Amino acid sequence: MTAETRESGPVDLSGAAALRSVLRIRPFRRLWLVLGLASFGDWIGLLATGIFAAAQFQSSAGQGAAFGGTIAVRLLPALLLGPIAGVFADRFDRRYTMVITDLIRFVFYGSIPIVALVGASPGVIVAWATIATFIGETITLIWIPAKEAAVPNLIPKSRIEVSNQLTLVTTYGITPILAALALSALTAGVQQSGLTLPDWAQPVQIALYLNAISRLATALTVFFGIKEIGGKSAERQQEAQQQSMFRQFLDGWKYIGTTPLVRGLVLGIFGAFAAGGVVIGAAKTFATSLGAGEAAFYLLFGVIFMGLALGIGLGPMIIRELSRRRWFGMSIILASGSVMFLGLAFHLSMALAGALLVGAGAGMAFLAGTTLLYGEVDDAVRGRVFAVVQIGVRMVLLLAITLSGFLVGLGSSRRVHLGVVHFDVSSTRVLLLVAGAIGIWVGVSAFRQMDDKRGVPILADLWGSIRGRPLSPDEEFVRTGVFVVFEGGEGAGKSTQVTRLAATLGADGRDVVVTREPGATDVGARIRQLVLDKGDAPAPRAEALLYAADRAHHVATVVRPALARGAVVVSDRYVDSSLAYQGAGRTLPVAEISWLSSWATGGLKPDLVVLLDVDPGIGLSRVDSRGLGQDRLESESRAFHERVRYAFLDLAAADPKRYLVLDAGRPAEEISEAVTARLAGLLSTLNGGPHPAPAPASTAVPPGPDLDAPDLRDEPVLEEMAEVLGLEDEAPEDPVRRR
Ligand SMILES: Nc1ncnc2c1ncn2[C@@H]1O[C@H](COP(=O)(O)OP(=O)(O)OP(=O)(O)O)[C@@H](O)[C@H]1O
Ligand SMILES: Cc1cn([C@H]2C[C@H](O)[C@@H](COP(=O)(O)O)O2)c(=O)[nH]c1=O
Repeated sequence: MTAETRESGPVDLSGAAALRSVLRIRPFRRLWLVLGLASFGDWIGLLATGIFAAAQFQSSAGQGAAFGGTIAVRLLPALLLGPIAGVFADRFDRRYTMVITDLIRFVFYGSIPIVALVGASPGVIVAWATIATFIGETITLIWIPAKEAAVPNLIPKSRIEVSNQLTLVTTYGITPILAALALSALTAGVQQSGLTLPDWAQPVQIALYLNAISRLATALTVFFGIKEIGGKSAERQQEAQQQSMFRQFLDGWKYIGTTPLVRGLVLGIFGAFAAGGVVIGAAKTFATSLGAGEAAFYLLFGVIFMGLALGIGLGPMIIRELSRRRWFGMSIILASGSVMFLGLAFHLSMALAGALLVGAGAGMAFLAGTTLLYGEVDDAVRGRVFAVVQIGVRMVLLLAITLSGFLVGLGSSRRVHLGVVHFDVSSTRVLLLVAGAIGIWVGVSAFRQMDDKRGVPILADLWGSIRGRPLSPDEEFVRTGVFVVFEGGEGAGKSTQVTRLAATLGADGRDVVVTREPGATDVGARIRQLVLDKGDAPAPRAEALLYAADRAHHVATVVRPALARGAVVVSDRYVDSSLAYQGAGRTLPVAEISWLSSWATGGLKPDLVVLLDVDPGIGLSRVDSRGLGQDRLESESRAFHERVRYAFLDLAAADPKRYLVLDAGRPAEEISEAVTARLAGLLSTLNGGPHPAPAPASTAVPPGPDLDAPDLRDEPVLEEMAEVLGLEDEAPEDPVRRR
C-alpha cells in the first residue's frame, strides 16, 4: 500500500467559481445533501436526546446526570469501536456500508421516542435511550470512514479542498445552528400557541423522529442517488480476499505509523484540536482570572467556534497558492502560539483575539490536514486512516477538555501588579503556556517533516502567496561546478574582466564556460536585438519579461548543463541586472522582478557576484570611447544610471558573503588579481582542483543529457567580446576598492 504523492493544493478558480464547479458534480451534490441531513439529524438528536432524558426526572441532580450521561454515551463508542471501524470502510462496498448503517441507525434512533410512548418507566426510558444512542453512535463510527473514503473518488483532485470546506462548514457551522433553531422554534411555537399536544407530538419527540427520519432519507439517497460510491478497486478487492479483518486493522495502523507524511498529518491534526480543547477546558477558570465572569466564558467559547469557521471558510482565500503542507504546519503554530498568547492575556479583548486565532488556526489545520490526507492516502487504506482521524479528534478534544479542566482546578493563583497592569498568575495560565509551547513544537516538527519547499524563505513565501505570487522551490540538479557573475553599470569593465578570468582559468586547465545576458543563445540573440535596438521600445513590463525569457532559456540550455558537468561558468550579467535596470531603473517593483527571475532560473543563484562599481559618467564615457554608439539602455538618462548603480550596491550590501565589490576605476590587472584571489577558495572545492578540460568521463559528475550542452569556450560569445574589447588597449591604472 503506497500512498500516491500528489498535492491537493492550490485551487485555480476564485472562491465562488470553485464552489459552483464542485456543486455541479452530481454525486458530490447528493453526498453533500446526505451529509447536511445526517449532520442535522446528529445535532438535533444530540440536543433532543439529552433534553429528553433529563425531562424524565424531577430532581435537578437526576436531570443533570441524565443529560450528561446520554451525551457521554455518544462519545464512548469511539473509544471501543473506533480503531476497527475503518476496516469496514476499506473491506466492504462503501455504498452498502453507508446504507445498512443508516438503516440500523434509523431503527435505533426511532425506537427512543417510541419506548416512551408505550408507557415504560423513566428509568427504562433513559436506559433504552442510552443503549440506543450507544448503538447508533457505534454504527456512526462505521458510516463516517465509509463516507470520508468515498469523497476523493467522486471529485477531481483540484476541487477537493473546496468540497472539504463546504462539508466542514455544513457539518460544524450550518447544521448545528439549524438544529438548535429548529428545536427552539418548535418548543417556542408550542408554548405560545397554548396547545396541549399529545405525548407523541411534543417538540422533543418530533426532534427525535426527525433524527431517525434523517437516517432513512440518507440511506435512500445513497442507495438510489449516489451509486458511484459503490464498487471496490482491484486493490481493495484483493486485500479483502487475502487478509483477515484483524490483519487489515493492523496494517492500517502500520501504514499510519510508517508513512511520515500521513503520521505527521494525523499527529498535527490532533495537536491543533488539543490546543482548542485545552482552551475550552480552561476557559471557565481563565474567564474568572480576567475578572470577566460567567458571560466571558460563553463569549470565549463562542469566539473559538467563530474562529474555526473563519479559518475553514476564509483560510484558503487568504493564503491562496501557499503550499498546503506549509500551511498545515503554520496553522498549528498559529493555533498553539495563540494559546500561549492567551496565557499572557490580561484583558478580555486580548483573550478574545487569542481565542479567535486559536479557532482559526485549528480550523485551517483541520482543513489543510484532511485535504492533504484525501490527496495523499490510497483508496485502499483511506477508510482506516479517516477512522483514526475522526475518532482521534473526538477523543483528543474530550481528553484535552477534561484534563485541562481538572488541572486548572488543582492550582491556586497569585495576583501580579506590573505598574498599571494587574493580572493573575495561575495554574490556568501556566497550563496555557505549556500547552501552547508543546503545540508549537508539534507544528514545527510537522512543518520540518513535510516541507515541500525547503530553502524557500517561509515568511517571504507566505507574504508572496497572500499577494498571489508564491515563491517556487529551487529546481533540483546535481551542481558540481562554480557559477561566477560579473555585474555593474555600463562600461564598468565586466566584459574585460570576464575575458581575463576565462583566460586565467583556461590556462589552469579548467573547464570554463564564458557566457552573458542577454544574448548567449540563438533565442537570446534575438531577444537582445529586441531589447537593445533603438527601434520600437518595449513597455517596461515587456522589457522585464524579455530579459526573463532570455534568462530562462540561457539557464536551462547553457548554465545548468555546464554547472552539472562541473565547469566554471562565468557570466557577464545575470539576475541583479534585472533588479537594478528594470527594478530601480524603470521603477518596476523590485520584489516582482526578483520573483520573475527566480521563476525563470528555477532559483539558481551564483556562487560569487563580482560587482564592478563605476560612476555612470565614467562608465558611459568608456562606452562612447569604443566608438560604437549607444544602445537603447545606454542612452537612458543619467538619473536612470544612478538608480541602477545604487541598486547594485544595495544588493551587494544585503548579501556581503556572496559579493565582491570592486572599484571599476582601478587598473584592469588589479581587478583581475582581486577576482582570482577571491575565487581561489571557491575553486579549491571544485573536483579537487585543476583538471584538463573538458572534464574526463571518469569524473564524479554523472553523465546525462546535460553533457550535450554547448561548451562556449570557443564560441562566438568569447570571440565577439574580445573583438569588441580590443584587449590589447588596457585601461589606465587605478586603486582597487573592496567592501
Ligand atoms: N579597469 C578599467 N579601466 C579603464 N578602462 C577600462 C577598464 N576596464 C575596461 N576598460 C575599458 O572600458 C571599456 C568598456 O569595458 P567593457 O566593455 O569591459 O565594459 P562592460 O562593463 O562590459 O561594458 P557594457 O556595459 O557595455 O557591457 C572598454 O573600452 C575597456 O577597454
Ligand atoms: C541582463 C540584463 C541587461 N540589461 C541591460 C543592461 C545593458 O544596458 C544591456 C546589456 O548590454 P551589455 O552589453 O551586456 O551591457 O541590457 C537589463 O536592463 N536587464 C537585464 O536583466
